[in-house]
Amino acid sequence: MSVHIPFDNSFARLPGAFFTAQSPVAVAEPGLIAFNHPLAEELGIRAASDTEIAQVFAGNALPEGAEPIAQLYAGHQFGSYNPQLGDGRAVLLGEVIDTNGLRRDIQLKGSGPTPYSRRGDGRAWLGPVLREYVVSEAMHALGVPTTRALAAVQTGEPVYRESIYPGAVLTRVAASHIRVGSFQVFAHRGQIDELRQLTDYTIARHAPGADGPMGLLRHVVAAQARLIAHWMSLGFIHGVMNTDNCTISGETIDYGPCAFMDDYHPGRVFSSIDQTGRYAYGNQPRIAIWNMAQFATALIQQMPDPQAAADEATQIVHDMPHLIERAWLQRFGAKIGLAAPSFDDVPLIEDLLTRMAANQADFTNTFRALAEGTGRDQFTDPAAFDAWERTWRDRLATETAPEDLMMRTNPAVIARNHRMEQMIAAAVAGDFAPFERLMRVLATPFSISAEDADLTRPPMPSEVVAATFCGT
Ligand SMILES: Nc1ncnc2c1ncn2[C@@H]1O[C@H](COP(=O)(O)OP(=O)(O)OP(=O)(O)O)[C@@H](O)[C@H]1O
Ligand SMILES: [Mg+2]
Repeated sequence: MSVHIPFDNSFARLPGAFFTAQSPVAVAEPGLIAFNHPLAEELGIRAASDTEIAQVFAGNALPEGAEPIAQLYAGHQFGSYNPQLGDGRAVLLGEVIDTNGLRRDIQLKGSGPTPYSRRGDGRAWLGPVLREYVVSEAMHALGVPTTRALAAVQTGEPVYRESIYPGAVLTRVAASHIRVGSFQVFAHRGQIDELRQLTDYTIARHAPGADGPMGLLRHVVAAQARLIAHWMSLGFIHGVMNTDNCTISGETIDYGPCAFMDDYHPGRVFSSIDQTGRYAYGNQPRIAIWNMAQFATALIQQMPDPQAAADEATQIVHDMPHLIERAWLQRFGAKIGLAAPSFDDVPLIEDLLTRMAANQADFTNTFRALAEGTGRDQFTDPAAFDAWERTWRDRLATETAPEDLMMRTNPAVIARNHRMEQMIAAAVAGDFAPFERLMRVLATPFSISAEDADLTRPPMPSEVVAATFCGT
């Protein structure tokens, strides 16, 4: 085998209650679509030919040292508790210690059925695999904590969804795949020993030095608060913020029906399955807090004095809105050129957002235009911008280099949903050029060349994507 992965597995050392040993199921005809060479290097992976890479990351050949497992978890999906989910179409090959000394999971997604598949086929099709590949790497380039994409491979097999599609497997790299739902499953079953073991393992891996379960809670609440504010500042809508899609590491995970907003509206929803708007753009902070409340509820089951623990956990979760507001203010302050925004600046930011919503102003392009002095062009009623701009310019007078700050924090280009749909349609027809192009342009989102400027354009009426299907 000439794909060498320096595995150093730890999760597979835990008791069997946490997972089931499960090999990936071989596919008919592995064909490499993409391999992330810089990430492979960071992970210490040595690979020879594309054929061998395709074999390994399709699940047809197991690299030495891999101990493939499907991880168990539960979760609240759209608010309702589902007692058993788990990796129904994924296997964790193992972990490596990367060149920065960080432990990273290497997981295949779409690698065949597992004991947790329920009625699913264990597979993924090309569209969602490419969406996750492009958006997760784009988020990384934007500086957002996220799982990464190491490889995408075609399977040569059909996948049956609303229609018949080409199958594919994504290789995902994560700080870990431990989710809020990983804790919930043991808390709900009353398996307190396992809950304790998982808590200890997670503290050692993600929050060394944290003082017990409540220390872990505090750590994760802070990480999720920063993450949500970062999403908000980019107009990112995750789309399926179930507790099983909420990581303990604070990385964004599961790019199913996600999308970046075009014209700003706080109620924007893309996911075809989010019928009530539970996971709308503007609800994301509230949902993150709700998810942390579920995490707290699971954690306190193991505490010797549950009442005292409940009081402490409540306090920690009640602090989260303030943490999000502070992180939000820092991010949105920077977006309008304020290096050290104070809460007195919140009305200025909110006034801009209100005017943007009333004017169907494009989220990404409006903020970028502030730095370039062309903000009013983004408004259907430019006078609405002019009125705001006067107050803003007054406030900017004391800032030293607001344009630089805005150019560094307001991306020129994001993974627009209509471009993603066009890219997927082309790939299904065998043309991967749009995928390659998006990958190249989104790798440096804070600059754009003239020949790629079409990628900054909002969708024309005929290109608007009304709903993004989860595509599982
Ligand atoms: N095609 C499928 N076959 C079997 N199980 C599936 C399939 N699609 C989704 N599932 C399972 O349904 C549950 C919820 O799916 P969800 O879309 O949140 O996760 P996912 O996209 O498969 O994976 P992840 O959260 O790891 O990115 C998970 O337990 C998942 O493994
Ligand atoms: Mg999921």
